[in-house]
This record gives sequence, C-alpha cells and structure tokens, in this order.
Amino acid sequence: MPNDKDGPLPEGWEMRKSRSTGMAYFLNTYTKKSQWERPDAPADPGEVRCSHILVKHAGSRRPSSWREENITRSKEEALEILKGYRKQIVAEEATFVDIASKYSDCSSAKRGGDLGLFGRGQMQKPFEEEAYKLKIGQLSKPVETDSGVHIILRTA
Ligand SMILES: O=C(O)CN(Cc1ccccc1)C(=O)c1nc(-c2ccccc2)[nH]c1C(=O)O
Repeated sequence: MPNDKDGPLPEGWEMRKSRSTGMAYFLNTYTKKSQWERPDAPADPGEVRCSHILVKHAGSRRPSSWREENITRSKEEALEILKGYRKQIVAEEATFVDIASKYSDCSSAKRGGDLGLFGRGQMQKPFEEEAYKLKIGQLSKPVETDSGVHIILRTA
C-alpha cells in the first residue's frame, strides 16, 4: 500500500533525522539520494526499479547517442569498456551514478542511469530477465541487447 505511513520502508531506504531541523527525511542507501517524502513502496510488487550503464557499438540497433554521433567501436571493445566500469564501481573507485552520467550511451545518463519502475514486458527480454534476477542493490554482469551492452543496478 503506497505511502502507508506506518508500514515498513521499501528495502534500501532509511529514515534519518535532519541535524539542523530535526525533521525526518529518507535516504536511499544505494543511490545515496535523500528526500523529505516517505518513499512509496513499488506501485506493484511485480515491478522493479533499475539504473543502467549502456555502452553501444557498431552493431547496436541505433549506433548513436548523446555522447557520440556515430559509434564505431566493436562489440568486444564495448564489453571491455563496460567491464572496466564495473571493476571501478565494485572497487569503489567511482560511483555508479558518476560513471552512468558521464559515459552511458543511453538518454537515462542524464538521470544517473535511472530508468524508474518497470514491469515485465516493458524492456528487451535479456535486459528484463537479468533485472528480475537481481536483488535490490545488486549489480548485474554485462548483458547484451539490440541496443548494446549494459550493466544493471537494481535500486527498488
Ligand atoms: O534500440 C533502438 O533502436 C534505439 N534505442 C531505443 C531507445 C531510444 C531512445 C530512448 C529509449 C530507447 C536505443 O538505442 C536505446 N535503448 C536504450 C535502452 C535499452 C534497454 C534498457 C533501457 C534503455 N536506450 C537507448 C538510447 O538510445 O538512449
């Protein structure tokens, strides 16, 4: 029940007290984002919320992005680049949001890679399958779709 004021917070969320005002606020321990409003439980338990980093290649269905007008790298190169990003994130040398914002070939880069909530049947099948396997807070292995290669972070 969304916004049930007494119900448990969705996993990954903590209630904090603002040091200055003493007001309660809510912190998402995965994305490090904080907000005053109590987070809704996912609208439908069948939905997940994910962020992703997309590296396109010459074989991508649309080999173009906000970063690069004409993407010519090979799929193998794209995979190596993506594995490098994953290593940096796992070693905490960079945050997921930082890498997604700077390097993802998806328009969601502007939102730190956030895709929002989605249910089954909305994303390309390989992407959906991997996303639904993830626990909240877990980072996927590289996933190939017609759009390119991705790593996925499940956030809710
Ligand atoms: O595949 C295509 O023909 C073109 N697309 C699809 C697309 C294009 C613009 C916005 C959203 C999706 C992409 O290449 C694409 N796919 C994605 C995508 C794929 C899987 C999960 C989430 C996003 N993002 C993009 C993008 O440019 O921004």
